Amino acid sequence: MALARSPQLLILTARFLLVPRRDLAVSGPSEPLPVVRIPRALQRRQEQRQNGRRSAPRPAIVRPGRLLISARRPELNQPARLTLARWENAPLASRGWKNRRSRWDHFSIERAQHEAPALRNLSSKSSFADLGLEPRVLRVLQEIAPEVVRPTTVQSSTIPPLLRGRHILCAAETGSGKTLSYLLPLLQRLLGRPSLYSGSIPAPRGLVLVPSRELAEQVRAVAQPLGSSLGIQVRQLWGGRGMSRIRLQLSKQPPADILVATPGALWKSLKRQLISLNQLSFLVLDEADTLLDESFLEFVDYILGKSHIAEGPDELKDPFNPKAQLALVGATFPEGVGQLLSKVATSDSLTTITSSKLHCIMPHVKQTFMRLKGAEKVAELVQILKQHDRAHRTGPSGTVLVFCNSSSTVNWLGYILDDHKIQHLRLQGQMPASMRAGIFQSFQKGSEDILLCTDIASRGLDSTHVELVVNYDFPLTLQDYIHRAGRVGRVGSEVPGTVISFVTHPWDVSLVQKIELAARRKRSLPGLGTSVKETLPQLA
Ligand SMILES: Nc1ncnc2c1ncn2[C@@H]1O[C@H](COP(=O)(O)OP(=O)(O)OP(=O)(O)O)[C@@H](O)[C@H]1O
Repeated sequence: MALARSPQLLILTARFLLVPRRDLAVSGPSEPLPVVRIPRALQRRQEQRQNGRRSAPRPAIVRPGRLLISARRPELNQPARLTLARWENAPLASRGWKNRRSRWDHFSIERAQHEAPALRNLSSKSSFADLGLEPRVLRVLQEIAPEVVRPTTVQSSTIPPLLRGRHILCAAETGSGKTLSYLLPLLQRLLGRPSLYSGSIPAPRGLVLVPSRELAEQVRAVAQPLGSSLGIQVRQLWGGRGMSRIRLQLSKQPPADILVATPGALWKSLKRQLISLNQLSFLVLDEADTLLDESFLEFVDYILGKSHIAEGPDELKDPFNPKAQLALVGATFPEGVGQLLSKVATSDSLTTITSSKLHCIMPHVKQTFMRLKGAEKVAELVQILKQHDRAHRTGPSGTVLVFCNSSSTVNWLGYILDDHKIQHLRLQGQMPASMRAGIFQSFQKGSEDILLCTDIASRGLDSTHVELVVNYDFPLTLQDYIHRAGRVGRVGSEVPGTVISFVTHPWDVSLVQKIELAARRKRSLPGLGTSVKETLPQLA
């Protein structure tokens, strides 16, 4: 065997072995040996095998100290103090996960800090009063939301320019307090200008557009108590139950000063002239990237066309000719949003604000990735939920969100959980509107511990007691991953958050590898660029 170490010797060995015995016996020394050609690929494989044998097995690197990545194979761990440079090729824990043999492999991105990055500002000296809010708005905020004492980073950066009448594009991580950052300036703006309107159809002065009914309900629930203490009426408008329901919502008295609406319902109302946007002085697009994507773009385009957007802060001053100030907020923004915006606002009237943690892996949430076969997911989920249930019985614990990619999976999985006597709620887009109404609110109030849902629950919905997000189906895009994971670890969260993702398909693996690489490099996720001009103060 020692003879076969190099390709030349290999050829000789092969020549010797492949020559028939009979020929060897009769052939004299003058006769040439028969030539056996060994394919180059076989030679190369042999070389590789020998090189592999020669190199010593890699020692397991078990370094002391906190870890950023902890993998099943400890040699792939990455200590928290180490950051991979942009050009460095990382030994990924998810490498080879497209191969079926990698099943049951797993790794975690560990929690690097306990508090949400947006909370760091809370320890600073700045207060809501410093941001330019009026004493009556501050008083109401204190009465209605006593837990909101100091502004978060995004609130500190967004409120002052909004109060100065600038259009805003605000991109900041999930759960960082974006809702109050536009609601407080909106309330203050309406306080400063009483309605001069005397028309027959409702004409709200403030409009908040959101992509789902659940989010409309949530934003209304935050705005209404603040508004009613200031004499401002907040109403919601969403569809799904026919025109008669829309008419009923619009006919409520007194009419809305601020309307929180979904695009489809508002579009229908505008087409039928049940509502007018002539008096609009503040327009918010919450979860703006969803509102500007193809499914809503036609409605939103129409609504923007009907709203008279001001060219700049000067145009906002005339009470007899109301023009609207524009605020777009979201936790993810696609490339090209700036071009879209240029249709409605000039670039010098727009302030773009983005957080330094935008599109980054949340450093305060543990994120585990498990490579499983499709058929193994149910058993794993049931085990996780039972474990959670046991923990819940023995002590205080939070709630669980389980995300699936389709409504049918939510229903199917629901029946399986029923069989295992695991109590839960279900929320998916194909439910009749009457069934869907109120489900997320009852989950928020804690009537059930587990919510099985599709991505309709991933955008903007706030629950401070969600402790665990399970991606039963891996999300189809990195944006969806960010939004789903953003249901835990929110400002004001009562429990530390964890995300567990089941990884099954090769396309899931491609996304996981991007997430792992971004985590190891401590950089933002790739392909989610934004037209950033001004960044929030860099956090230490
Ligand atoms: N200044 C503050 N101090 C303490 N808690 C706050 C403050 N501002 C907001 N919160 C709380 O933080 C939580 C998240 O806020 P909010 O829903 O506005 O986040 P968001 O940035 O809009 O999230 P998403 O991107 O998911 O829509 C809410 O429960 C809210 O009450």
